[in-house]
Amino acid sequence: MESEAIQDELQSLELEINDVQGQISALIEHQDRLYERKSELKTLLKAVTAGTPVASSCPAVENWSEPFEWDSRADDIRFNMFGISKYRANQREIINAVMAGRDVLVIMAAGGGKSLCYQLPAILRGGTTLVVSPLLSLIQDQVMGLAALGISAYMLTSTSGKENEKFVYKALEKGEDDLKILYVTPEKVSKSKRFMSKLEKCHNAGRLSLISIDEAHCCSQWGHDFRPDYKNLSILKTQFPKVPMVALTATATQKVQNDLIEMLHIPKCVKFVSSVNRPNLFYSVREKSLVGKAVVDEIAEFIRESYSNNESGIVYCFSRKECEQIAGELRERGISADYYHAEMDVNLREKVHMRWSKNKLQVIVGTVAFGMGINKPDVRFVIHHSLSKSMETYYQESGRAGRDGLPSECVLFFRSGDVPRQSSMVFYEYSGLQNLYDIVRYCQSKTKCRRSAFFRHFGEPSQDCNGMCDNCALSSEVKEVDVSDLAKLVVSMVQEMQAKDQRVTMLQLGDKLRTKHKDLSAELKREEIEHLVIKLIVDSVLKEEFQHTPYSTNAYVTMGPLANQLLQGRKTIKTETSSRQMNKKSKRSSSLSGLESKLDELRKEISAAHGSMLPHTVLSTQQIGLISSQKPDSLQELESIIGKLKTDKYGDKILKVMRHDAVSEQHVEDATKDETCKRRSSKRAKTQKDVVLLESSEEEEEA
Ligand SMILES: Nc1ncnc2c1ncn2[C@@H]1O[C@H](COP(=O)(O)OP(=O)(O)OP(=O)(O)O)[C@@H](O)[C@H]1O
Ligand SMILES: [Mg+2]
Repeated sequence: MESEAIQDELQSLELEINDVQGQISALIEHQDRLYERKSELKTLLKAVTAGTPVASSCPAVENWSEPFEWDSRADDIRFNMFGISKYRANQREIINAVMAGRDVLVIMAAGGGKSLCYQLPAILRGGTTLVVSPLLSLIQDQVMGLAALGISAYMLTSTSGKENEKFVYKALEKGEDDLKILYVTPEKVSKSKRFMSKLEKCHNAGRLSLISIDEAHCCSQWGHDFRPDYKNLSILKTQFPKVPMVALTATATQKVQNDLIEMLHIPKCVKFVSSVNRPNLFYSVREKSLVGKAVVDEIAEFIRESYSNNESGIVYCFSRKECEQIAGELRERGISADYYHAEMDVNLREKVHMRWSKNKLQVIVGTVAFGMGINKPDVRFVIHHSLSKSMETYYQESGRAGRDGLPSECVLFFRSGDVPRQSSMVFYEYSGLQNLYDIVRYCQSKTKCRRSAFFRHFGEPSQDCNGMCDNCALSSEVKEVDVSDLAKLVVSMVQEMQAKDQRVTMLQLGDKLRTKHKDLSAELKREEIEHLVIKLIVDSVLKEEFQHTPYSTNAYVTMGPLANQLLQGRKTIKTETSSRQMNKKSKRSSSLSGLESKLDELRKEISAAHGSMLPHTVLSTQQIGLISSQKPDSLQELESIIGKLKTDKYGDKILKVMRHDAVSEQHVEDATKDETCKRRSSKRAKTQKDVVLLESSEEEEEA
């Protein structure tokens, strides 16, 4: 008996030691990330306090904005060949640095105009420019676009055919034919010896004039889209040290930037970092209801209501199956939509992409495979049916909207239940879970400016959002609720189950909690418990653990490093509730009443006059509803509905519309009253003639 008890105790100690070991390594990893973040923020703080503009490009020593001898030729090519009237921020300086033979690193927002930064120098410098780009669709897009401008651009890819390959190899070797720009995938560089030997010949003849690495974030394993073949691109600088290299990307944190510079061997490169800000994009997060097809109904209504003139849009879904399902359900609701994912036959995919590019299809419902380099400039909305796996991925996918600079919208439908299926996909990636939890925080916040989350993530000083996100634009009373007691219940339940060596998923946890605490289940909906569990995970009170099964990976909830702090009352948990959700629930039917349609007209006028504002950032549909129902008749009262910012800006115009409407309502009322009286008196006259009135209802008497 004695030895058995000792055995048991030894065993449970063993278990506990392993568990503590796990927690220690998790905390050490967590600490590493905190140190990293700390050094990023210190750099950022230095930049902010020194007042150096974010777009501070190169060391003060070189001034790339001064005149250069190639200016007039560059302007001529930009205007007459590319049809571009003026440079965007940093473009000219980047081109000058490339022309001066420097290695250059370009961090520029999605749609910012990075392609021009290597395409224009390719023309100016003569010889051949090699462009490495990760995606066939992206390469095709660019080669077709350049060929249409009469620029001799070719590609060497798996689909480019024998003839084309022969021409390109001969041009590389002999240099007789005009080969201005050659696009290849990174595989070509890392796998084809034949290609590299031809490139060598071109270089030795002094005709390799520039190397460009587009979507360069793929080099870094800390980037959100790492491609192993990009790792071998370092041979380019080794083999052709004198040929200037320009690496470009839209999404690169400080860490990824340093990684790129090292990987590509361009330590002395000039760095141009433009702001990641996309001022014309309106970001919003909506609650994703689980009731039946409510989400698709809401998406369809959103598209019909705001984009009824066939404006192009993208809906991103988590899986291939969901893509096909959502595309079908949107079509059932009258939206011209089709799906796009990696399992489709390449030609079918191309066809869908082409139809959408030519506006024959309004909405593409795609997975992340509908990815980089989607260059359609007039995408008016990007909707995420589920959250992306990281802030960077979301920035890039939502960044496909509004590349022409016009107002566009990025809507993310979020529900906590979507988190485990993402986490079980990314947990093994380096900082995969932390990246995911960052975007979960972005979705859960009902107060923080959405734009500021991007600035923080990319280590950039914050800029004004101009009301171009839901948390800034829609004033709503957000209350903080202390849910520590409920959180303790949840955590103790996890603790009990863990002690019995039972595993529990988030869903099972919610069900067990409601069964065990009947009183709770009355007021607590499933989503709210899920929301709390995810918040506890994101706050490291609970932790996700994963177990592979032959068919899938299950995400289980276990005690996190800060669980005891909560249980011992040293930590509180607060969640935000906002009136905005209630407004949405009390959403009126789509037909607007008289006053509402006048306010709708007013917001459209203001947005058109303002240029870069969307109608519903002037006044949201909810705010129009509130104004129409509450009928404020002073700026004071109006301010309590739409906040100070908007009252100052539009208050007078709104009250004017209301007064005008009240007057015309009065006229209409009088006229209707007259009309009713006339109708009733003629009706009564008629009735008296024919029959004795058997009884007169109160109402009749009244009239
Ligand atoms: N100076 C400019 N003025 C007006 N339009 C421009 C200018 N430079 C580029 N463009 C246009 O902006 C659009 C986006 O350019 P480009 O594809 O180079 O963006 P990008 O920075 O590569 O975006 P992404 O990060 O998504 O790849 C293109 O249609 C391009 O023709
Ligand atoms: Mg690009």
